[in-house]
Amino acid sequence: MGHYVDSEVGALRTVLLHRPGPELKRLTPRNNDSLLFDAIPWVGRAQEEHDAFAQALRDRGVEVLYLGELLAKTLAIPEARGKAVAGVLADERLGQTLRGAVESHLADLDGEALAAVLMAGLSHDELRSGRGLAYTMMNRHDFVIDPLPNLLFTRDSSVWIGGQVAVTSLAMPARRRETALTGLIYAHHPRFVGTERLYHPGLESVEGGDVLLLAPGVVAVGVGERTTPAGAERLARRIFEGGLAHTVLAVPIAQERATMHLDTVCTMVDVDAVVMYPNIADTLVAYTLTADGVEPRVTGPEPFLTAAAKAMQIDVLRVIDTGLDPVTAEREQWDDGNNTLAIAPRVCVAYERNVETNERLMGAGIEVIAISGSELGSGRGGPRCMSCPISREPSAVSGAPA
Ligand SMILES: NC(=[NH2+])NCCC[C@H](N)C(=O)O
Repeated sequence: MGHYVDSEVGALRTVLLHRPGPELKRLTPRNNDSLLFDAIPWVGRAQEEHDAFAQALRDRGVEVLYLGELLAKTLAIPEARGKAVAGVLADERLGQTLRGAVESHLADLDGEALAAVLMAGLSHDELRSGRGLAYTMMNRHDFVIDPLPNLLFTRDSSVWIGGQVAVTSLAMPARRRETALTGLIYAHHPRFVGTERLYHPGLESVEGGDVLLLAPGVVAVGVGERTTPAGAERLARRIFEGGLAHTVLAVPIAQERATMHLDTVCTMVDVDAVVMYPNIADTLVAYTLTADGVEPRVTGPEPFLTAAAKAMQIDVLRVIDTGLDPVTAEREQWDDGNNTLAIAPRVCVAYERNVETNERLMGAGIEVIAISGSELGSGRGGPRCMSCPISREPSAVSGAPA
């Protein structure tokens, strides 16, 4: 079906989203920190905001695929279903007796209902047939199958580079099971059968929010809270082996929540322009990895913008100057002001709340499609985090092999 992505800005054709659902209703003040949400979202409003986001994309001719729908269809395939159930049952916390109860509970569910449980989890009380010591001693507020509220951020659990998909290796325990679902979809859903795999869960940590396709042949990988140096190195090797790029830039970012992924501080809005958190624009550096025989060659560090421009074979990688004072910059960075989703060169989707950043983007000639995200943003993710591009128009500008 020709799924292919070689840049951040080529006209977006197909994107994978996840419409937030019952998994968000699992969030409470007791568990929101470990489930990586900063507040308790109003689910109905989050869905409205998300529907408006999806519609804004469709209005521009983008095909929107929903993870929940793909998963339900995938689970109608016996082999996929078997793997999904086996994955859940492998959780050692269950123990033998509870495992049996969970197994029979899942056996009664059709593809759609099973997909719903895999996404929203299964609470202690919902499993009426629960029994055994593990079940009896379990806190009633705990889950037999953990919910996955961060499925909303489809960017992180898979990323396409060229015609291959990297099913990532998520760093945070609360998110690890997400890739069991994306992995199954890409392996079994008729639309994706035969897709080559670039990366696998269980390898060194890599999350899609850290992966930026600066130009055809040039990939930047943030290294921080979610992607380790070892993960970036492994991904680079795979990319080189697959002939998918000639240069990978490893970009250290602060290991903290505000900057959990590279795309929280920098996203592309044109073939040669980024919007970047002003407070780090001058200090961001990169190590350059190039394909050189068996071992990738490592050079640097040097300023990120210099390394990127060199690799992209352009004079400068323009930073859209958001000219923000440090406090406004910090506030809007926290609210994903830098986390834009380009749907074509110079056209991006952004949260409307980041008024100043958006004004500066428009002043620089970027069309901003503003969406509301007061509830969606409570999980700390913007339009880029909430979208996994599966197909984009090949980019016209190319960073030719060095
Ligand atoms: N690509 C991104 N920046 N994703 C944001 C993910 C947010 C999510 N709550 C997490 O902490 O993992």
